[in-house]
Amino acid sequence: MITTVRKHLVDFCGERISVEIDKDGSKYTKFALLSEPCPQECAPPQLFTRENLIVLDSVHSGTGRTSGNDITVNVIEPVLRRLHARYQVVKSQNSKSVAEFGNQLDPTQSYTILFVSGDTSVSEFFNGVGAGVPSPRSSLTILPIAMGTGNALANSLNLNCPVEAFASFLRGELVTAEFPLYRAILPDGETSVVFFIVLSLGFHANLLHAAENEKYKSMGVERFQEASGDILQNYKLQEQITLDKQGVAGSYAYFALVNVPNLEASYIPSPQSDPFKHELHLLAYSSSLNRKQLLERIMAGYKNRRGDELTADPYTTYKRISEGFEIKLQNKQEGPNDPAFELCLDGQLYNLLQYKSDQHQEELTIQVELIDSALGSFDILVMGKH
Ligand SMILES: Nc1ncnc2c1ncn2[C@@H]1O[C@H](COP(=O)(O)OP(=O)(O)OP(=O)(O)O)[C@@H](O)[C@H]1O
Repeated sequence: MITTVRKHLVDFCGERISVEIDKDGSKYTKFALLSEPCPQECAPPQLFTRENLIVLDSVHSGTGRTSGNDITVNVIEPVLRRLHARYQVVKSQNSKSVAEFGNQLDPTQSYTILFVSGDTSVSEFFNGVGAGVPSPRSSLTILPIAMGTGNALANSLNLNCPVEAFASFLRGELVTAEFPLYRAILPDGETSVVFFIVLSLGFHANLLHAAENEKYKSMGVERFQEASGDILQNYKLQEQITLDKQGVAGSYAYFALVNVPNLEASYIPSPQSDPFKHELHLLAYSSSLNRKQLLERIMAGYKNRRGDELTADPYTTYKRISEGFEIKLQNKQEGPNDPAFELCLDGQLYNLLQYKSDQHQEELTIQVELIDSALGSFDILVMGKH
């Protein structure tokens, strides 16, 4: 069923500009600009300026763009033009475009980038930003405009609605803060991945891998519900994990290190997480739980509110971590693509069996580092609402 809402965007030169939004379930189907005379006297027109303002549209995010739901073409560009802003639009051409764009930035410049995308694109971008000497004057400021599937980052920054995020940006209502970043070094000792949402093994990683299957691709966020039934019925969910420094050791069905409270708009598995703080929360559920008990705990994330404490429970580990550490994985391999070795880093998917330093290695180690809010030559900043 399609629902329609109208959101006010900005007043300008005697005009009140709004957007009519149509949504079908979790999918946006239309963004249309509306203009009417301003009810009160409007503020005088101001030149909207930001250094190197770029709209980066990852056009395959969410369920992809149509002429109706192309927010860049239908809303962002016409409004920036009317505000006489200087900006550039970059539309992704292929699956490497976003990372390549990150790699081509001029290290002597600062940028503000509106990410019309989901989380994976932001992750690809950060991992694409080249090495370089930190420059005191170069910053990258990121604003997520939630057009992906889960949109964990945008939801955690209280930017659930793409039109409201753009409106708040135009009206100068957002806070800009240093962006906490983390690095995972895989067992081969060479592959290093920057992340800022979640590192997961077990159920969550398996779910993200399964949801990539072609049969689920055309669905929005609903595809995760479909795929989770398959995993709960058919997967072993016994991750043998030790974190020496944290005194954590056991067999876990679900194991996630999270920086953000929301993994989706209404799903808050880690309510104590704060995307502006440089700390991770370990959330893990024991393999001793039966599937019904496990599902109850996973689904409890839909009832949590930001700031809640999780109910103490011998089968749940919930711990704040604010220093680097090692994850040791001691699973016995069963088959060539054993899902017990599946890892998810902000929606990017790996099977650790392909990242061993030698084929006989039995214990696989992932090193996790908290890195400063800097990548290559840039200070990394994020815009959001507290
Ligand atoms: N033209 C294109 N052709 C092929 N792949 C593309 C193209 N444009 C973007 N992509 C890829 O599509 C993916 C979009 O991921 P993104 O995270 O933005 O959305 P999502 O997966 O729907 O959302 P979320 O990660 O929030 O669940 C990225 O991997 C990106 O590189």
